[in-house]
Amino acid sequence: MIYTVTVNPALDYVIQIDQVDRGSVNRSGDCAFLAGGKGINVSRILNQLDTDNTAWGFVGGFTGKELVRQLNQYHIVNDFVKISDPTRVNVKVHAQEETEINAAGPNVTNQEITAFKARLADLQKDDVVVMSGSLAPSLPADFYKQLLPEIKAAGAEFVVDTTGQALLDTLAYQPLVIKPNHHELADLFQTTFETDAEMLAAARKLLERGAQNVLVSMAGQGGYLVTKEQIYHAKAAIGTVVNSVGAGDSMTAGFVGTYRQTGDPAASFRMGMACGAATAFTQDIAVKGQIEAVLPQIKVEKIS
Ligand SMILES: Nc1ncnc2c1ncn2[C@@H]1O[C@H](COP(=O)(O)OP(=O)(O)OP(=O)(O)O)[C@@H](O)[C@H]1O
Ligand SMILES: O=P(O)(O)OC[C@@]1(O)O[C@H](CO)[C@@H](O)[C@@H]1O
Repeated sequence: MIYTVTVNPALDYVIQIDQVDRGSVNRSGDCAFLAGGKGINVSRILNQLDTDNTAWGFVGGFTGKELVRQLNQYHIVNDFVKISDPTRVNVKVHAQEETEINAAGPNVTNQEITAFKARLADLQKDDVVVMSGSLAPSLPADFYKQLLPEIKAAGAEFVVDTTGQALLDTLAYQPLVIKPNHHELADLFQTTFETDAEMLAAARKLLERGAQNVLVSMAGQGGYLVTKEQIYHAKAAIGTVVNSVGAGDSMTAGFVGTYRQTGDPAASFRMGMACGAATAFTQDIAVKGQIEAVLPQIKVEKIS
């Protein structure tokens, strides 16, 4: 089983508008409340790939009810801890450019945290736990790291989609995959890359520090997968970018879902690239037909 963890999910309020005049009353076009949060996006893609998964996290209030309603509609199995504060609403303004305002999130009590940690007792060998997204403000900064010993003790694998020191702190526990984009990878080493070779050398250092696989995403410029045995490269799919929100989550989901089913890093990388692009080319998170339409474009080449 794959468990996705979204401790700070959101209803994404997506507003279409031609133009935003700051300081004035603006009138929008179409608007929609979409179940969001990085782990939930991972679950949505896993479902499209027919990969069993359960969404964990915290939900509360009228916004949390709507979020769970949508997940049930998508047939996403979910087992959230109910909290008394309402789930946040993140505002995504799609005008000439994309502007996002992500709310801080609800207060989560110690009792609610304890109820969440009890979920880990369900973990079994070979399960995968994918933890993604920001922490609600009342959670400790090392919340994800606190969960790792129990996950590993159960014989399960994990992925933490985070950046900076929080990401480095997970490496000793041997994450199944980490997925920094090329800017985040450079930031980890407080540098900028002049060449792809420098970037790949940095990715290899993360393998040495414990990561099992390093996916380096570069949006429209393609991506690399660095494993202990090989380096793979793929060009990005060609298409019109409609909404890049969730492209990274989709890539993680495509990789993890396929890896869990096949254990094949190159096939998993290819599916990750396809899922990321399919989401970038659509208004919402991609569905199966859109992923299948992009997949033939993705050619994975072994470069060493
Ligand atoms: N313009 C694009 N054209 C083709 N594919 C894209 C494009 N943007 C994103 N993708 C796909 O999505 C994957 C993830 O995108 P990106 O590198 O932007 O990750 P990210 O920074 O984690 O994304 P985000 O935070 O926006 O969700 C890319 O590796 C690629 O497969
Ligand atoms: O505030 P966080 O947790 O970092 O990111 C939350 C979020 O921007 O991530 C998803 C896209 O990746 C959206 O569905 C959601 O609103």
